[in-house]
Amino acid sequence: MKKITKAILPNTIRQRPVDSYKGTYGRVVLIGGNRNFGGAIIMASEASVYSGAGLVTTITDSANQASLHARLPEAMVTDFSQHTQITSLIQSANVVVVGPGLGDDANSIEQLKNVLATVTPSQIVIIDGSAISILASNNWNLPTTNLIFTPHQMEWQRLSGIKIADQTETANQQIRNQLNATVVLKSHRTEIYTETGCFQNTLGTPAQATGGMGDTLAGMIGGFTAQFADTTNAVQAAVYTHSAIAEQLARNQYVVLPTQIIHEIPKFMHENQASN
Ligand SMILES: NC(=O)C1=CN([C@@H]2O[C@H](COP(=O)(O)OP(=O)(O)OC[C@H]3O[C@@H](n4cnc5c(N)ncnc54)[C@H](O)[C@@H]3O)[C@@H](O)[C@H]2O)[C@@H](O)CC1
Ligand SMILES: Nc1ncnc2c1ncn2[C@@H]1O[C@H](COP(=O)(O)OP(=O)(O)O)[C@@H](O)[C@H]1O
Ligand SMILES: [Mg+2]
Repeated sequence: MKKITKAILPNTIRQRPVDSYKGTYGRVVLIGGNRNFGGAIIMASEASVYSGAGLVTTITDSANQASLHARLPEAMVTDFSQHTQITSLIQSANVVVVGPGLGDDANSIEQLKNVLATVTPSQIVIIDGSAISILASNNWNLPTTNLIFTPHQMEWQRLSGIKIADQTETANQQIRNQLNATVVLKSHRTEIYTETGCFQNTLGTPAQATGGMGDTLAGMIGGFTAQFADTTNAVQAAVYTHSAIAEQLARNQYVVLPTQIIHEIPKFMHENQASN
């Protein structure tokens, strides 16, 4: 298993060309947040915007619309009832993030089904949280697209059938091969399984063990993969950045909040971009 080091940052985070514009940095569409889990999709959306995604649209329960707008005016919002608009938003995205706070009710299942039926091979689809658990209990065909799963160990147990105690590199890689996807297996030392091998995060702190931490990572992976052409590097850089900021904050804090990490992302990326 290869270790992810600081070198991933300048290898991935490029200086912005002077003649670039928002369209250069990708369209991210995020889908999630039922009436109870609005915070999850708000944190994921904020993480995408603060990671530098060019345009961010959030599809969520109407109950979350006002709070999302109030916290994050940079994001556009559509509610779950706008079926035609949702399909065209998914079609126009470079990256779709589905699952943070999505829940598992009938609407959640319909929203996920629509994503899977709509996406095309040129898109990147990040499947997180509830969307992983829904997939694990339904025997659906996966679409031909660039799939990135971001399970914690229990979500991976549900999806892969491998018990947490038996989640070895060989067993995980075997199921990854069947899924034909990138798998970001989150734990205190997150592992990233790709077509070319397995990479382990070298950072992370128990100060990160708080609700919304993974929702934030899903949004960051959305923002990074929307901007940086090498998807495997972009995923590794997002995972590393998430934990590196957390470690910095944890020097002076007992717990690190997801929203505190989010607000540090632009400065951290500035300090760690390639110096070309
Ligand atoms: N503010 C919010 O709106 C929040 C919404 N959330 C959403 O809530 C939904 C359910 O996700 P949850 O993960 O809470 O619930 P799950 O039921 O999917 O997973 C939690 C269960 O997994 C077990 N587990 C074992 N190993 C674990 C590991 N390494 N990390 C985490 N759990 C592990 C836990 O003990 C617990 O029983 C998701 O859609 C998620 O995005 C959560 O992110 C919490 C915050
Ligand atoms: N003890 C720990 N050390 C390092 N990272 C941790 C630790 N506990 C949790 N994390 C990180 O926090 C995130 C938790 O993700 P997840 O369980 O999906 O949270 P949520 O769904 O509540 O947002 C992952 O990125 C994981 O690596
Ligand atoms: Mg989660």
